[in-house]
Amino acid sequence: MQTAPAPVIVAIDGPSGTGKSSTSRAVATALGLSYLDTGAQYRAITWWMLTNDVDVNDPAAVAAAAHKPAIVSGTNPAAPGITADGVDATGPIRTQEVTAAVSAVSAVPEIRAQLTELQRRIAVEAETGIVVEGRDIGTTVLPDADLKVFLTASPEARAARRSGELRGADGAAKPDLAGTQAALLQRDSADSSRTTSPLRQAGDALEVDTTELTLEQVVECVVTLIREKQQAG
Ligand SMILES: Nc1ncnc2c1ncn2[C@@H]1O[C@H](COP(=O)(O)OP(=O)(O)O)[C@@H](O)[C@H]1O
Ligand SMILES: Nc1ccn([C@@H]2O[C@H](COP(=O)(O)OP(=O)(O)O)[C@@H](O)[C@H]2O)c(=O)n1
Repeated sequence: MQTAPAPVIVAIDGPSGTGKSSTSRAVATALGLSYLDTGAQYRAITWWMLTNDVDVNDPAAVAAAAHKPAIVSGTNPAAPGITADGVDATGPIRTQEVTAAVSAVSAVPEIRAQLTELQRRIAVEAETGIVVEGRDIGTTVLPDADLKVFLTASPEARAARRSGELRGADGAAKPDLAGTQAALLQRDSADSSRTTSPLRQAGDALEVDTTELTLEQVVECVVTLIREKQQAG
């Protein structure tokens, strides 16, 4: 009788615009795994704080409210929605207002403790395995992950990718590339310099520079790495 393969845990980290979400979703879909976007969770808690008039620049106020909203993440890579206190936050978490506030909220230790616990619980419950993406998955959340990948790309490539997303559907609103790049680097800097669980490559993570790669090439690379690990283990 054939036994089911052990669940595989994959950690994908890196700065903004390196392709974490797109790669993780495609890899999870290709291998029949669950998917968790931890950035969406930090965004959802930030959105809840903004909506409920918590001063996001006051770490004590953020810490005091950390346990209040119930965050529920979808783990289907085809449609990973998210709710905060039962309200669908999937769309609102992508606004500029949330993007500008999320680094301050995510630097608060009580917020990180709350979400790290939730992320570990979700990972343990994934039957076939899970691809978890974020900033501190390989270093803090899942240090025993079967595979850790750290995605990078040049600031120019990352800003161009983000600007492409921000462009209006009619293509009329021209994105400010320099402004997008500056905001992105500022967020990287805040995420990398915080005291608790900063954005950092784990010592045993494999770095993949996606600057010159297509999304398909990155996905193929990660799928191959996972299959190699599964065959070896
Ligand atoms: N290797 C790649 N080449 C070109 N565009 C990419 C690549 N990887 C991702 N993208 C695009 O860049 C944008 C940002 O990707 P995303 O996966 O959201 O990055 P992250 O989660 O790291 O912020 C998306 O529009 C995505 O389609
Ligand atoms: N594991 C994680 C994931 C995200 N974050 C925070 O959440 C923010 C938003 O993450 P994201 O993955 O949605 O950001 P993008 O790179 O997609 O723009 C980051 O800038 C970090 O401040 C974090 O601190 N730790």
